[in-house]
Amino acid sequence: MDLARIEAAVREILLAVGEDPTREGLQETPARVARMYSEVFASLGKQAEEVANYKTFHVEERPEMVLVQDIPFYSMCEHHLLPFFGVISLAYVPNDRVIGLSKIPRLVDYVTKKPGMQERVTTELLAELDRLLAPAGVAVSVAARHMCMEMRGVHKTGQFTYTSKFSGQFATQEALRQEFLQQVRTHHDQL
Ligand SMILES: Nc1nc2c(ncn2[C@@H]2O[C@H](COP(=O)(O)OP(=O)(O)OP(=O)(O)O)[C@@H](O)[C@H]2O)c(=O)[nH]1
Ligand SMILES: [Zn+2]
Repeated sequence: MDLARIEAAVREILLAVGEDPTREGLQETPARVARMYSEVFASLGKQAEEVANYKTFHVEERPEMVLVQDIPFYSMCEHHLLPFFGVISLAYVPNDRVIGLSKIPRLVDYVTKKPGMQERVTTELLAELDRLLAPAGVAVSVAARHMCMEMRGVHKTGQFTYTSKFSGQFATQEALRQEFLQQVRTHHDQL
């Protein structure tokens, strides 16, 4: 990432909105914003494997479903570069391999640390887990608030947008999909 270029661009924006980038409070702002972008867009242009080691383990006894619930995430919408954030629940039905549990939140970080859309976060998570683990099925549920719909534009505050996507047995077996959705919903009601 070209930090110097971001700094120059932020200085331009400050001037364009009528601010004085030389006043004390703003002097370090372009450099801070550049560091902020390098953090929140950390996975831009990278493959998942460049950010973490997605080790898998062979298992004899396979559980019917592995579900990690309500993983918090923060991302930036590609339309306005404003935050959208919320929780993601991700489940899979193993074949003969499982993935280290911490790798699931790491995968969430990977797909959310770039400009995006909630739908793409949902489908990319499903595709990445399918690719890394080749499981018998994957289920993804995303609940998010979009700042571009709250602090500007339509100004609808506190609303959640829900998206989900299913592959393999979650797509073909209604009972399994319902079990996932029921678990996610019950958990939400208890929060
Ligand atoms: N489907 C989808 N739309 C999103 C997401 N984040 C932002 N948007 C929408 O992207 C759209 C961009 O629409 P435009 O009409 O080009 O932009 P705009 O004039 O700023 O739109 P308003 O937000 O309606 O003021 C808006 O409807 C946003 O609500 C997302 O994750 N998924
Ligand atoms: Zn937006």
